[in-house]
Amino acid sequence: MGYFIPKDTQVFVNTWAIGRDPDAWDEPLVFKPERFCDCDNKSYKTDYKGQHYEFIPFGAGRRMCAGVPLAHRILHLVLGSLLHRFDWELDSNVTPLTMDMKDNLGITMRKFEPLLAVPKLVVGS
Ligand code: HEM
Repeated sequence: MGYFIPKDTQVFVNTWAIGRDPDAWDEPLVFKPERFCDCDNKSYKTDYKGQHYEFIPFGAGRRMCAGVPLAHRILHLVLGSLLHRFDWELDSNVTPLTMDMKDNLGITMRKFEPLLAVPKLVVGS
């Protein structure tokens, strides 16, 4: 592709930008989970297994994440358990509209102001 990369250079792939690239995604900032689905055929149009380079949360190629099968199973279980067992509330002086959504630049992108979410046990669950 014509780039010269000196020996020992550390190269980081900007997956944040790739995931928001309007050339790859229709309305990239809109929450549209169905964009991944080939719903009529009950399969994925775009998946995360390293074959579709516009969506590479686990990387791609020989050094992609070795924990994909575990992460794929555990993530749904943990998230499902947390949502099933608890009602989640924001700190009393924060609302979804006033929440600080600034992010911190880094290799992983975190919220600048940490999110304080308060779990309330769902009685009888
Ligand atoms: C949602 C959860 C996870 C995400 C998004 C994630 C993402 C990633 C990414 C982006 C890489 C770098 C891939 C590359 O360089 O192309 C990586 C590497 C790696 N991940 Fe994960 N990971 C997750 C969970 C896990 C889990 C649960 C394990 C193990 C139990 C794991 C083990 C590894 C290992 C060993 C590597 C290094 C692979 C290598 O360099 O050959 N990951 N992961």
